[in-house]
Amino acid sequence: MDLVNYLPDRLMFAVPKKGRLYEKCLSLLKGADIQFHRSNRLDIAICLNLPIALIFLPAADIPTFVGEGRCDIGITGYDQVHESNVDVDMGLDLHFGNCKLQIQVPRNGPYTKPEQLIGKTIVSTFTNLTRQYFERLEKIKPGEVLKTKIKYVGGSVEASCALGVGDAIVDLVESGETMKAAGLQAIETVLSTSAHLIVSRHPSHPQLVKLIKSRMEGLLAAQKYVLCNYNAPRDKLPVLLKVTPGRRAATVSPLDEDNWVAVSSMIQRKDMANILDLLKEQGATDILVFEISNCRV
Ligand SMILES: Nc1ncnc2c1ncn2[C@@H]1O[C@H](COP(=O)(O)OP(=O)(O)OP(=O)(O)O)[C@@H](O)[C@H]1O
Ligand SMILES: O=P(O)(O)OC[C@H]1O[C@H](OP(=O)(O)OP(=O)(O)O)[C@H](O)[C@@H]1O
Repeated sequence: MDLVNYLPDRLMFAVPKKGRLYEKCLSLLKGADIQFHRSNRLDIAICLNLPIALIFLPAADIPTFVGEGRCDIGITGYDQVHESNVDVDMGLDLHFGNCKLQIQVPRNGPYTKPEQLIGKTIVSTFTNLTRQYFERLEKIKPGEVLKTKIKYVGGSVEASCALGVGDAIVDLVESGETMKAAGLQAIETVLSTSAHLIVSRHPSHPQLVKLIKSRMEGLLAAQKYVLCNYNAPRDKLPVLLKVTPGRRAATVSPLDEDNWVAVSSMIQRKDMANILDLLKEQGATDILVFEISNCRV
């Protein structure tokens, strides 16, 4: 199939081709019912049920493609967008790929504060964010030259100090295991990041962008909330509804028994155990919790 002939009139959706965000992106696309078949080694896939072309790109390049309007939307890290310094709409925080861009120095070494690194060599893949950080730290004025040296490496940044490439690094940290194993410790967080659905300032298919965003918002809400149902004597309702007010309001239906009602309400998953304890304490019975597999909010 000559793919290029299938691209006009399709929304171009940039997706990480590998790495930390890849699997989660695939499950988001599946949850949003964006169906596609990707041939082996091809970085373009035509969507089977919507006028979308998926373009698989390195996460670091996605902000440029969306910023220049070559792709209409994309999924990448907040860190990558800021590193690329592009003008895009930060459409939606997808709440995965959470990590921190940190300054890391050798444990038991001479440095404990970022100020001590002025004039030293810092190694990072994120050279723009690192430079901006040290420009602020050195209070650089226009025309002045940065004293701190910033060096680029494309990966395995954590090896740089031990190999004498730099005095400190600026790199992403999630669990902290990589830095611990490399004998490094954090002395500063430059940026906190998570994956975002980013949107071009001038998307070719605004209605389709809206649809994809709404589907992804639905998936995020389905992860964040569960549905809680219970029965209660009507006179307990005012207290119980304070515990489960619902997103807009709880649904209250009469039971086929005098002065009893059934209540249905979305509650946040993270608060579930406490809410169930409170409901029981306040007189609710037959308390049930259901998973929400998908929704629109
Ligand atoms: N340890 C991590 N935990 C969570 N998210 C991460 C982690 N490392 C990176 N990310 C997020 O994923 C994005 C892409 O990083 P990743 O290192 O996977 O990219 P890559 O260079 O394309 O892949 P690879 O490292 O496999 O070559 C980062 O910009 C960041 O937003
Ligand atoms: O805090 P942790 O959970 O240990 O994760 C941090 C590591 O993950 C990222 O690298 P990745 O494994 O993606 O490979 P890379 O070094 O090639 O970028 C990052 O650059 C760190 O090395």
